[in-house]
Amino acid sequence: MTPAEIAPKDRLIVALDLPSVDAAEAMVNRLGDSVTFYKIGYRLAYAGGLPLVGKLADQGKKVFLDLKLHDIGNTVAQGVDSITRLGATFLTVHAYPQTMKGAVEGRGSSNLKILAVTVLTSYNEDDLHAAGFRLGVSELVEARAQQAQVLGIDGLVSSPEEVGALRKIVGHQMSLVTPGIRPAGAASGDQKRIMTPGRAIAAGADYLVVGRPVVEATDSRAIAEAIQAEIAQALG
Ligand SMILES: O=C(O)c1cc(=O)[nH]c(=O)n1[C@@H]1O[C@H](COP(=O)(O)O)[C@@H](O)[C@H]1O
Repeated sequence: MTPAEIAPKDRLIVALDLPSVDAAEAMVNRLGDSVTFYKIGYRLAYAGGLPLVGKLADQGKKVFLDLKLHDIGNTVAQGVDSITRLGATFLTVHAYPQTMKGAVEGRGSSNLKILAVTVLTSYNEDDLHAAGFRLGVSELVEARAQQAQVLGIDGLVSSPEEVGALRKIVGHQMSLVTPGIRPAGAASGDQKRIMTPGRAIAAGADYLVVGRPVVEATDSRAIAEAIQAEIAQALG
């Protein structure tokens, strides 16, 4: 499927950043058939959530397993090989060359797609400098995208602010996945590089990852559907 063929509702990935499998399953039930794509990250994965990957896949949902792996290449390759059997669609690794190379090796010819996290959306220039980087946010995101492309990575995670530049670098061969999404008026929390759903799609993002604005809402389904409507409108 080319990015242009992805239906608007399938472009919303809801982050199940919830404390237990029971809470996550209750959220999935509440969202019902409105949401087709879920993300399982640290909080749920380390609270017994890994078997939920296969369970959701069996229900016809897609799962983005956000483990943000980063280790020596051999360990990453072996870990990713194990993960290929869980039933996830996407898996994140940090965008370091050895890590990305190991992930591509571990993925092999399986259906799992590897997403490289370029620069976290909670980072700005000051945070990068404090972490010892000399490059600014856009330079580092773009350098990592080029390396990811050469290494055979399937997609990139960045803020929507970088999507326009990334599309010029990687074309439509790689999926561009953007967290840091905030509907107008929503609290930004710890996110620093943010955009509304409509603007992120207009900038060229393929998928939007949204956590707190949906899972902490009184009516999660209504918020998810409003985001999907904004996505559809931006696609025209
Ligand atoms: O890899 C990610 O999904 C990710 C990368 C990034 O740069 N920023 C980022 O926020 N995320 C994840 O996206 C989700 C965003 O959640 P909210 O800020 O609650 O919408 C969280 O689960 C983060 O772990």
